Amino acid sequence: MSLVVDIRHAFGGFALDVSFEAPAGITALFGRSGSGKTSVVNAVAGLLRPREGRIVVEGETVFDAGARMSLPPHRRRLGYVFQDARLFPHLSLRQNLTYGLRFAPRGASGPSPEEVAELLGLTALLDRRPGALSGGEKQRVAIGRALLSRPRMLLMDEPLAALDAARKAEILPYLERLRDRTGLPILYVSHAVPEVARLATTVVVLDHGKVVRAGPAERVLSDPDMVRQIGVREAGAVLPAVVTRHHADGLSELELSGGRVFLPAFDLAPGERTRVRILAHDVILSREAPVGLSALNILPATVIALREGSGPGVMVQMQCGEDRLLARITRRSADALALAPGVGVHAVIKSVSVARIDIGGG
Ligand SMILES: Nc1ncnc2c1ncn2[C@@H]1O[C@H](COP(=O)(O)OP(=O)(O)OP(=O)(O)O)[C@@H](O)[C@H]1O
Repeated sequence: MSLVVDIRHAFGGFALDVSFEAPAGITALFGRSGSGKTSVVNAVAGLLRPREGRIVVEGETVFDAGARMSLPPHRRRLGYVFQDARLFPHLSLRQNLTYGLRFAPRGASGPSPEEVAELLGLTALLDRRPGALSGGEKQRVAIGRALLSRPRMLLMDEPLAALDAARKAEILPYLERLRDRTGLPILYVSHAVPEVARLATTVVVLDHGKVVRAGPAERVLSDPDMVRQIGVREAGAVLPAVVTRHHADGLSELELSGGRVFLPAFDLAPGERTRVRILAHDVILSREAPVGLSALNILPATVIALREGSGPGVMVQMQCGEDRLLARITRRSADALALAPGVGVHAVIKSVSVARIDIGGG
């Protein structure tokens, strides 16, 4: 395990009681404002000393309340990226980046400043000062600086929260590259579902200081029991996919374990693996194989479970190949279709409803 957290703490009326294990990849700490995400990251960083528990990073115990042991932050070998980039305005990007090297332990190996600049698309900007950069570019420098301190793990607390939608979309592919190329474990705080769906390998959901669900991202995000945390409008399934073809009419074809789908053209090469998020409110269901319908994507599926909310909607979880799909339909439709666990359905997804941000890479 890259990280083991098992801590308890209290501030006034707020009790934090969090246990989880993070394997390699990006572990997203997801939850509403005030659920305790930053407190957990601060405990891992050594900025908050919990009343009880243990924290182990890459096999080394950095905190053990029972043994009265707590490594100071600079000895934990963690890179921290905040919401705001916190760059030195009077230094060039190259100098800002290499500043990170001062914190690298003697003899620690890792990528060179040039390799880090290449990874994060900063090579052409190295002689500039931060003042002339976009928010996304500044954040990439902050990530590069953290990487050059040769950490064992990166901690990122809402690193995209201060960016507008276009800058967010621009930086996501760099975070995917970081995840896929460096293998460095990352603890990533976010309350934004599209970001978590794109990046997370593992999702830990916090609510009122407690872990309510933890596991592989595809499983947690596609769980109808998570709708309360995720929100009905953001609820959806995340499915692994392989790019198969790009068609001349502006559509790209993806192979899912349960069939193929056509989506508006995107920029990944055939053969590339990615993931796609299909929102529950973009899926409609039919008992019969639909004919004469404009939708291009019709996937056979089997109902696993139905979850009713307080309104007129029902969340239907389905098995589709080896993956799970979610559909949000009305209770009236669910009754009319006599949906129940085990019933076979056809899930219909409009191609144009899947946004570019909901497809990995690019
Ligand atoms: N030093 C502190 N003293 C007192 N209360 C604190 C302290 N730090 C955090 N809290 C409280 O603990 C709770 C969890 O805060 P935390 O910042 O960890 O949540 P969060 O999920 O990161 O929220 P956000 O997304 O708004 O940053 C909140 O109720 C907060 O007010």
